[in-house]
Amino acid sequence: MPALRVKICGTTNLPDALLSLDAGADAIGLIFAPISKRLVSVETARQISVAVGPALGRVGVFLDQPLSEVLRTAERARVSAVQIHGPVSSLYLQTLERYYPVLRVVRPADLQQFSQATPGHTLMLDAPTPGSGKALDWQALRPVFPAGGWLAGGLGPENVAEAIRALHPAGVDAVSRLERSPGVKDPLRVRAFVQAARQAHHTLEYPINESYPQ
Ligand SMILES: O=C(O)c1ccccc1N[C@@H]1O[C@H](COP(=O)(O)O)[C@@H](O)[C@H]1O
Repeated sequence: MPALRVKICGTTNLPDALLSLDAGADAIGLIFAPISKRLVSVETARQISVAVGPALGRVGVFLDQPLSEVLRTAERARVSAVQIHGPVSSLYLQTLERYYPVLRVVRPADLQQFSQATPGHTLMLDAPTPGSGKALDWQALRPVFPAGGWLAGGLGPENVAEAIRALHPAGVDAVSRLERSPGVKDPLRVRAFVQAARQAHHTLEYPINESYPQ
């Protein structure tokens, strides 16, 4: 079973990026969507990327933004991958995939339009309103969750293990439940989230046999 990827999104400052690195996350999210209360400037993002890359992945997050803006921002901010929300064309995705790994965010209701068979990008399930802290119905998603897909939406230290057991995602991503305030992380919650996710994934790989004498 491939290693679980853990992403801490909505990073707006260098101390929080270093916190995620130290906590053992694989990546941080740098949100460039203008509507976000966790919007980070390109210059700050670039400083973060220079400081923590390549040890920590940096995922540029975009919503309803032109391809030219995504490419320009991604390059200037030195991201290592991009996350795309909102309706985009196949050509938009195919062009992006020539330069970056792509996380394509989809809502459960739209899942049937996508096939994980589409090479070049990874699907991530999220709530209709990203960054809202609203969890998905993981049990209802079991029959349709894409192989190799990532999961977001209302994940935190208290529930990420249950979500991993239910859906066996290739990656998990969170922001709202890891913050003291929008764009400012709670160190204890970030560390607890990463630990809970890693432990749950490990237990999937190495189930504890209840009959085995402890
Ligand atoms: O968090 C935001 O403000 C945001 C804005 C625009 C696009 C994506 C955004 N965040 C993404 O939302 C999910 C999960 O959020 P939550 O944990 O449920 O609050 C995550 O993929 C973020 O990248």
